[in-house]
Amino acid sequence: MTPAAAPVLSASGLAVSRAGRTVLQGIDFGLAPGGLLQVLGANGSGKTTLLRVLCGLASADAGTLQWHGRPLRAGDPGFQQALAYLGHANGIDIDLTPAENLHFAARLAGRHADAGQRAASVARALAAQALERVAQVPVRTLSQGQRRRVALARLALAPRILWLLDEPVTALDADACARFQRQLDAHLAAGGMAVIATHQLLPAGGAVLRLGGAA
Ligand SMILES: Nc1ncnc2c1ncn2[C@@H]1O[C@H](COP(=O)(O)OP(=O)(O)OP(=O)(O)O)[C@@H](O)[C@H]1O
Repeated sequence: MTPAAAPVLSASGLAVSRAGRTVLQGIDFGLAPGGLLQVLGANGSGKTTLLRVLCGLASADAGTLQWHGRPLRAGDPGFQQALAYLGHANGIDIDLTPAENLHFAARLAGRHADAGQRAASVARALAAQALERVAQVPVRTLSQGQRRRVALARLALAPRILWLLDEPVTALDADACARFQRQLDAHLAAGGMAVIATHQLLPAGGAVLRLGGAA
């Protein structure tokens, strides 16, 4: 039997309170390369809170988080550079077009040797989300699902090993969900990891963390 890979990201006994109320407690998980954790729960059960703690936007009251076997400190630059966080907000500029947003993301990522390579990557990312037809119109004129697809396309331009995605398929139609599934499969197959908050289990598999709180 092949031994299980050691977790790269792990949580032990995490507890989080908000406004004096315990939102999360006893949260334990481990995520190894290629691993997916689906965080499943009703409205208000703490899914977003957990993702915000994982990416350092909020702190836990108890428990530990480890990254590569070492305690994770808020703002750890190595960790910040390893993660991509997609929250409820898409994090894109609605006054720019999808193509402009993606060019900007590609420039920030600084992974392309020249403008030609950058343009090719942007074109591939747009095509992977079937956004070619709306690539040159301002994002403010796009639907919620189209905007979400621009945000998902951005994941392809600044590759990060750990995706923290808050309800990524909300507003996506069936075709877009299938494209996201392929994108996620490729990320995991390449050794990436993902923590995904969701109301309904995605077909992607992986481990499931069920949160109890009331709706
Ligand atoms: N900044 C805050 N101050 C006070 N309470 C908060 C704060 N942020 C979250 N909460 C509370 O924490 C609980 C969990 O909220 P959270 O947004 O994590 O839930 P969720 O599972 O992501 O919900 P949804 O499915 O509706 O997105 C809720 O009761 C919410 O009111």
